[in-house]
Amino acid sequence: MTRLSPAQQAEANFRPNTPVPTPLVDVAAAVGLEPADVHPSGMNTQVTGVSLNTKTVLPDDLYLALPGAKQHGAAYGSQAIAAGAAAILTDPAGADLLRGVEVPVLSVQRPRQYVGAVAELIYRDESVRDIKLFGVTGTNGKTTTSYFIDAVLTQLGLTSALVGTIETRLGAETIPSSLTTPEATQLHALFAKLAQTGGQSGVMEVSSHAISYQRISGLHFAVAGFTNLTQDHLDLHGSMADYFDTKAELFSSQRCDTAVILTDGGEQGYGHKMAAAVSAKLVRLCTDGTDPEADWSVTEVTPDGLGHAFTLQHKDGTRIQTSTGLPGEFNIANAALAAVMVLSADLSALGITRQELVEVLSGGRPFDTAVPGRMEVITQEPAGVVDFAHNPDAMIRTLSALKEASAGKLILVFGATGERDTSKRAIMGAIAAEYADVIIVSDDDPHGEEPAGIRAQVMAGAKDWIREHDADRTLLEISPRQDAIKHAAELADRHDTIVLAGRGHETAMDVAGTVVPIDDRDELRHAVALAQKQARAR
Ligand SMILES: CC(=O)N[C@H]1[C@@H](OP(=O)(O)OP(=O)(O)OC[C@H]2O[C@@H](n3ccc(=O)[nH]c3=O)[C@H](O)[C@@H]2O)O[C@H](CO)[C@@H](O)[C@@H]1O[C@H](C)C(=O)N[C@@H](C)C(=O)N[C@H](CCC(=O)O)C(=O)O
Ligand SMILES: Nc1ncnc2c1ncn2[C@@H]1O[C@H](COP(=O)(O)OP(=O)(O)OP(=O)(O)O)[C@@H](O)[C@H]1O
Repeated sequence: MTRLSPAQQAEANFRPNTPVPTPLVDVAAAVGLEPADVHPSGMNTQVTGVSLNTKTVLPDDLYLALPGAKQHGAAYGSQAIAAGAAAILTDPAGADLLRGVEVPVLSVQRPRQYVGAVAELIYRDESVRDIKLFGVTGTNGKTTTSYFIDAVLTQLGLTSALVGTIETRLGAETIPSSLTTPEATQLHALFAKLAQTGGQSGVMEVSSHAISYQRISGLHFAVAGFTNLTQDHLDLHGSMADYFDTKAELFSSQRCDTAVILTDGGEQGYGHKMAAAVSAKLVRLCTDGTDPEADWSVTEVTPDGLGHAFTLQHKDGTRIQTSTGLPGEFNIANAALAAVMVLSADLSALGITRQELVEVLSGGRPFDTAVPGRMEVITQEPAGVVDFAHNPDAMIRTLSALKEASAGKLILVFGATGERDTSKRAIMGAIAAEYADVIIVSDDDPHGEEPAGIRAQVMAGAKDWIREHDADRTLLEISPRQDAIKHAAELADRHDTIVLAGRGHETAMDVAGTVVPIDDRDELRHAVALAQKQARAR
């Protein structure tokens, strides 16, 4: 047997243990074709898996050769066949490119619309329907809220899967993620495997890309939750209206049974608009006292360690006291959303009583769960924090929380990513200048763009703000990021707070197609230790 590449091995780990062969004629029927549309050579062909990327094709797979923004998947047909693909599904343009290949080729218009249905057919498992699936969407807070839900489900003793930006986890098996929401092919495989291994629940982040690219096609959520909507991903969506409409698709009754919407921000906020767009059963949650129609509200917020204790109050009078150990007021919202999402699911079929759930929420401290790279405290004196904030709203919330908590200066290292929403760069520069005392503009995943040009746009935003407000700030531009972090550590005294924003848990940066290893958490730890050693030596 040929050895699998690491990408193939990762794919194999999250496929059902016992694949069931599916006749190609059944696949043809699922995409609206007749048996006569299948070439005679394919009449006896069977497939046991499906992939839409040649790098993750496994032997006997169906390869979905989709037209893309950059290229046509059919151009990679020979790689798919070399990896063992038994058949290919594509569109007419792809079929032209694949003329003469040695495996049967099916052709339909717009094949992406069938990805979910085909994956569901190939990985079919009756018990998948019994899995309670939770989906979280919103600009910020998806990962944190998902980890919080996972912590509650795990404390309830459920076997659960977690899918998101950081990792895909199924029981003891974990692989790092390359996407926030994987492809529909991978999701259907994962949940079939979960069902086969006795899993009862799953929680996943649902990005707006995933909704646009139909990665959640064929999935149905018991409960879907909305955190917030602020500027991001305008490169994909073009406008906030399109971004909003895309997210709203998750809350239709076809997609979920219950939608829990965080309605913070008042009547003009996106939470209220989202609540109005819901066609599933609606549960409104408000943490800032601005929604008189809220089903659940957050009250009695008090500081508790680095985080907060608070009460969840239902309009029927039910009160549940809980807390989160993670800093930042936004983590109250994340914890409250996680709690209300689980409270809104009917877990009785899984043998879980309401009483057991309330006990976990009020006594189990599930929201103390550390989330990698989210307000992660790396050093003390100076306080060193790594946070994933990489858009304007997240930066405001993170920096304001840390400014309030810092006994000294707030020293920030950050950059903006290349080939993504360029309009947020100057805005992020201005926010940095507003909240931090020392602003070090550096690099963050430039991808194919010239890093100096990206930094210049961020610097311009920061300079404008400082000039307009005649503010006393130290503004520096330092690249590479490692040097910026070292300099931040050298500038800090023990009362100061250093925050590295934007990269969170990530361990490598894409610089013009080259993967450059860098982990902010390691860099900060070493930089602070080195600066302390140098200070002692002086
Ligand atoms: C912008 C975007 O989301 N693009 C997605 C889209 O790409 P595309 O249509 O442009 O595809 P393409 O690159 O032209 O390639 C065409 C086809 O050839 C296939 N191919 C290509 C090369 C190869 O060697 N083998 C191969 O099979 C590709 O899998 C694809 O099906 O469809 C591809 C699969 O069909 C996705 O892999 C790809 O995601 C790329 C990798 C990506 O980086 N997406 C990011 C932006 C994303 O989805 N991010 C969100 C989170 C965002 C956030 O909240 O921060 C996420 O959920 O991760
Ligand atoms: N509820 C929230 N509101 C605003 N900002 C938040 C919220 N929760 C977290 N943040 C900020 O956003 C950053 C990313 O948080 P998290 O990873 O939980 O969100 P996400 O939606 O998964 O982000 P992404 O889609 O970019 O991975 C955090 O590091 C923090 O700075």
